[in-house]
Amino acid sequence: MIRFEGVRKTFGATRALDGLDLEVPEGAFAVLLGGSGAGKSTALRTVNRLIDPDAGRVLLRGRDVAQEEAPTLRRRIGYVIQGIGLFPHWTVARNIGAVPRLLGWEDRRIAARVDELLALLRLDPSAYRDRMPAQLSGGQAQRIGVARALAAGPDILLMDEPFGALDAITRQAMQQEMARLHAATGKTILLVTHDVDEAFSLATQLCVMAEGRLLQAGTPRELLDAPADPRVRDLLDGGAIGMRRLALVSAADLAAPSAEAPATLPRIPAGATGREALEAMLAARTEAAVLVGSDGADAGLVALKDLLRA
Ligand SMILES: Nc1ncnc2c1ncn2[C@@H]1O[C@H](COP(=O)(O)OP(=O)(O)OP(=O)(O)O)[C@@H](O)[C@H]1O
Repeated sequence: MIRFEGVRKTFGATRALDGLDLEVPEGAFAVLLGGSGAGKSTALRTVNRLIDPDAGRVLLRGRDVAQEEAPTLRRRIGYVIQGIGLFPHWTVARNIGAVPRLLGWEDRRIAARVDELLALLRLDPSAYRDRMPAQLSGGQAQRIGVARALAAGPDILLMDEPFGALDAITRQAMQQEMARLHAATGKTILLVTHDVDEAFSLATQLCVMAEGRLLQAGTPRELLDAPADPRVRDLLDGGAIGMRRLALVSAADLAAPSAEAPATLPRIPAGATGREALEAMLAARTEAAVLVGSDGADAGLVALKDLLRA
């Protein structure tokens, strides 16, 4: 649904994009990952025409974005950036309703949409709709930024280092929120980050860039198992390739039935990843952990040796 075809962009002597070819399927959570200066932000901005390429084209659902007026195009594309840029003198409701207002929606419809989005982002509408941006925490402000980007029901969501300014805990909470939101809305999302862990926790399609080009795109697991370029391997590894792989497998897939699991073993939710199982074993200094279903019953036993063959 988003297709980059030989996209080039030069700023002075800097070649930011050097023939980018990439296809992001409808409904994907695509993450552009790469070092500083790889061209990630530039690529993102060619989609909503904040930047026009020197050569090549960007297609949205088969249509060249250059054929559409930039303001019209941008109303169909949500855009979330680091530090969000909420209007400081506008209430939360007015910030979220900015694009619907531009589109001429009726006040009642805008108000209903604002409340719907606040609830979707798990913020109580009655407590938050009339607040000013200065009265929000960083994580709440970022949620409002996401709500604003979704307000007019865009076809796609572009996110440029959206959680870069948040502390580690809020950042992780926002990542979980985005994964949930993606599953709930089915929107196509294109997110830029240079944080490998963030990329792994969010991407259905991981796209690794360097020097203005795509090095490889695929599921996180595909890139870990078969990196197409030493730079992909170096970027993903960081000495933790085994741990990353474990974070992508379900502990339940490695588990055996637990007839009589000793009470001394740590107990973890049946939906835990292999990495979470390993962390529980390390914390408890045991060589196995018991999976527990939502009904509280034992759902299997996962052993350290099983994790090692994952
Ligand atoms: N408006 C601009 N004017 C001049 N140079 C630019 C401009 N925008 C980007 N560049 C240059 O183009 C290259 C790619 O920049 P881009 O921001 O796309 O990289 P990035 O992968 O997003 O990096 P980062 O992770 O550091 O944000 C960099 O060398 C950058 O300095």
